[in-house]
Amino acid sequence: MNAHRRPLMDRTLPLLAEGYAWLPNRMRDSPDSVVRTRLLGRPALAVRGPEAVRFFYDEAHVRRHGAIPEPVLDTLFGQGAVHTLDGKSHRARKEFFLPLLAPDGVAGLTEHVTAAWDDAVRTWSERPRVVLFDEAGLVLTRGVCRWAGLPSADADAEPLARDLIAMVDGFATAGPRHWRGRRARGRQEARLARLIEEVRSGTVAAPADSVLDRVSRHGDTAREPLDARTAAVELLNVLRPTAAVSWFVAFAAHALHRWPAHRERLRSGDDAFATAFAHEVRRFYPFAPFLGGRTVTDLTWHGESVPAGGILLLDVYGQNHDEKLWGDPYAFRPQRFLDRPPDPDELIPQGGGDPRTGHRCPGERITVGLLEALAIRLARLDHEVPEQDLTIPLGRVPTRPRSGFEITGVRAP
Ligand code: HEM
Repeated sequence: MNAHRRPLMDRTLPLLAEGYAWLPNRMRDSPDSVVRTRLLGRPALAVRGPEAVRFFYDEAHVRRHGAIPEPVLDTLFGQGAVHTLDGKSHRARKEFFLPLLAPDGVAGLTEHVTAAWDDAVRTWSERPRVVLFDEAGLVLTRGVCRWAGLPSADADAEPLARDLIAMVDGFATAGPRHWRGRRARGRQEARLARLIEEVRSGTVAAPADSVLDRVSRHGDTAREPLDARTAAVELLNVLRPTAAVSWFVAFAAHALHRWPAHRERLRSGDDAFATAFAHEVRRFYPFAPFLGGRTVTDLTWHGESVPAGGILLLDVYGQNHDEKLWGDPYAFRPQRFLDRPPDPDELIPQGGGDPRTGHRCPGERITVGLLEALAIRLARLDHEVPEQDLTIPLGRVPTRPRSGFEITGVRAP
């Protein structure tokens, strides 16, 4: 019997142990970048490469409803979130997120976040040491809350930032981090659902066309407003991933520390280089390991099959480090994106395909815009990096430098 045809052991436990390396380890023996496996008790097929991205994002192949495990919904995305919808209902919900793709959306948010960063830096200089990951989470939360039109944005920022980070940090583990993430989500969904009801009843005013105003009015396919809890879930789907850019800020600091030569070009305010640097941080450092959906029909990819009702996985981390696509993929080289802008189905840290019609992240431009602005500020920040544990464990999802990236001796500009 061909080894690939034998009944497959379920790979859920190795996945939890190996983290980011789980799929790439298995892909290594597959010249066609396809792996048959089992996950969550179902047959699964994992694919990678730009062609595979188009295969994965074809709605005739994959649906998202019922694809995301409950523990991930109860921490990361929220029950009933846009991530779980298909077809017409997905597109109706996605309309709420599409203004995020517009250049003025990016610029407005970036201005709020950089103002919050500049304020924060003045306080860092009064402290003996600062954990950059935590501080970036707070700065991003302050900025996004002000921009989204939330009342008492500044007063609520600290506990909210902690909760938003906990929701992301706890989605892929069964331990205490997971329970912290669930409690954080429960708390914030309830609080924001109350706020949305107050906006609807007129007790609280939301600035016209702000995210808070739009989510309070947004309707589904029948044009009925979302129930307040679902509206809170989608409001959190703007706030939470914006706070999560703190993972990339910590990685950007790590990159500048390891490869200080990039600092000069960023410090000079070279915009094209800042964009290339932001793309390389998103490609090089691990964040989303893979994406998955339920197969609508029997599917075959490069000779390997998965039946209807199985799982199709897109190997995100593996694709972003695929030698065939990147050449020397484990070298951190922003210049690769100066030579040519990224092909949207090759560079997929935030999903592939078209964000308007498919599930690709609608916050990708925002993420790049924030990273460009904050990487320049980081490069200009007068500080020291003390001795600390900067390892980035690949078995932890999501991972980050173990120390959170501590800095000392910050001198305010
Ligand atoms: C830390 C940076 C970010 C990362 C790594 C990231 C990553 C991703 C990934 C991998 C997906 C799934 C794509 C798919 O299912 O095919 C996604 C979807 C999504 N992201 Fe992001 N994202 C980030 C920032 C943002 C920001 C800043 C926002 C909004 C302000 C945002 C909002 C969303 C939403 C609403 C979806 C669901 C889209 C859908 O299902 O149609 N993300 N993101």
